Amino acid sequence: MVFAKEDVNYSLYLVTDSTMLPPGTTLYSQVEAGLKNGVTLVQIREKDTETGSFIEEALDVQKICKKYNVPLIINDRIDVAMAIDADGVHVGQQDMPIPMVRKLLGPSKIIGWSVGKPSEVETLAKWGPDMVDYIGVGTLFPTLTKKNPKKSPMGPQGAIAVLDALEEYKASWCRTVGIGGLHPDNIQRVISQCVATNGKRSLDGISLVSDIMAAPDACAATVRLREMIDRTKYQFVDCELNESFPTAVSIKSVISQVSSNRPLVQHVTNKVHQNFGANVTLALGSSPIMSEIQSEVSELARIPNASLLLNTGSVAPIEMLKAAINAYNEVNRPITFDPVGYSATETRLCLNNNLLTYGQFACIKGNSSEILFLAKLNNDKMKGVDAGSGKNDDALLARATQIVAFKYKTIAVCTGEHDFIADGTFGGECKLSSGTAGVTAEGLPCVMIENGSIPIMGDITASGCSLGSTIASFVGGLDPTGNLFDAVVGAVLLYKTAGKLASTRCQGSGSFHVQLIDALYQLFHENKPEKWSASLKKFN
Ligand SMILES: Nc1ncnc2c1ncn2[C@@H]1O[C@H](COP(=O)(O)OP(=O)(O)O)[C@@H](O)[C@H]1O
Ligand SMILES: Cc1ncsc1CCOP(=O)(O)O
Ligand SMILES: [Mg+2]
Repeated sequence: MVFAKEDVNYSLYLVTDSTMLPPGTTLYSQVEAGLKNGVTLVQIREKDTETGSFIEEALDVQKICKKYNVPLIINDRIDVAMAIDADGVHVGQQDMPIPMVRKLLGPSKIIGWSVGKPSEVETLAKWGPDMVDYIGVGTLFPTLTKKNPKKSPMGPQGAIAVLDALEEYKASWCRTVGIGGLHPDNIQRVISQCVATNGKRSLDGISLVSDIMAAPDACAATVRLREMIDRTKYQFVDCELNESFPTAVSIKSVISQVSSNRPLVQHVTNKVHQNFGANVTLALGSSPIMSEIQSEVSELARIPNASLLLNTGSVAPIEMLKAAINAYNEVNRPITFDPVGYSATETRLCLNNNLLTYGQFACIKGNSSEILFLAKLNNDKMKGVDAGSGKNDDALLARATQIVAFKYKTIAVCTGEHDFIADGTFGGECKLSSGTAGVTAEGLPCVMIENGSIPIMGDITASGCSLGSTIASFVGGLDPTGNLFDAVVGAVLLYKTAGKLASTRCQGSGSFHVQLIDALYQLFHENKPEKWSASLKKFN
């Protein structure tokens, strides 16, 4: 049977592994359970099996695949693929060179190649459309399936770089499957985040091993995976993700929701910010808990209207930070991420990039240096945690905010004399292959908030961190019908207005802290956004 290459469905790609079969199951029962319930492509990968046994297994798996009209790909073993007339092979960078594989298999067979970096895409593009039909993009996340992996996991940002290379080198024929550590808790985030920068393509499929091969009930496991992959909405928070332009009325509604829901705001934050952040949270009718206790984070995340502020100013143990991300992502409760001093040291850069790869954030906020660096628009190391003194123009800052929002499919906030907020959530819409239908970062809703210069706001510590507390309170206090963009914009607008008010009342930076809390308290409880002094305008 020859499959027309354009008809191959890469969406749910099962790679076999007989070393993880649960009791009472066989390689064949697991493969058939997968095929019955939505697996669209099978790769038999048996690294430790003798050739004779491998051929027998491959012939039996082939019979099952033919029953379901699904192509069978052989991992690595070109000889076995030829011996049984399989539908194709998948080879790694260290295996037989692709041109030789193509020469042996002929033009009609499917050839897959493991690709981990853009330079390998450049190579396949040079070979042209007759060589590689699809690439396995990975290893995305740490995995036990691949023994002694040669490269560290690339994460969604690494996959985006590969997708960008396919666009850059015009390898439009080449399909892509994500591979490595993919599981129900990250599949939708991967489909949502792994989009080429030009918005024109996303991954064509998800490749899985253990979630089916090691499943006691492989049928149910496959049904669940199929449903997740076919879902075109990644609802990562319990609120509305639709793009809308905030108004005084919608912000007033946000504050009413926060006031009545009194969100629990868990702060994992730096020592400098702790006390001030707790008092800002209380001033906003919310309930702070400053906790880095790993064993309680799941319990806290399940409290109604729980919200997490993850501030890496002075760092909690990475295990605790990841446990917190998992806990809140698992129950669709919002996480506000503040990568303080993002590029100040290698340690911070590595830690923050690790966390950005590990979870989904409702909001990522930072000062101009942090956001410019995240957007790769400024590679200067930060000196400490404060924004650089250089004056950046609004257009550059707005673009950086949009790029961060797009890269992480989040609401991005860039603070400074002018604050910028961009909505990269696409309302949660995400699809295999089609990317964002060509919408790019520049096309994202973006607003600018200003209230004139308030230099004293930059003269106190934890002023940005406490904007994080404000955002976390607002997004945490939303009803399920509330709107995430309205909440973040409302928080930033309130905070800017309060800063201005406090600056007119204080005697210096010491009393400014106190006046800022007073102003936040008064403005929040008054809830008259139409009277606030800070202005809001669309930036695109
Ligand atoms: N010169 C300024 N004029 C007006 N607002 C400012 C100014 N500097 C900072 N802010 C405000 O102070 C808060 C902290 O911003 P920033 O200093 O950029 O963050 P960080 O404290 O994280 O470095 C934000 O709400 C921002 O809008
Ligand atoms: C001084 C300092 N050191 C580590 S975190 C921190 C506070 C940073 O607060 P902000 O980001 O609001 O300026
Ligand atoms: Mg900061």
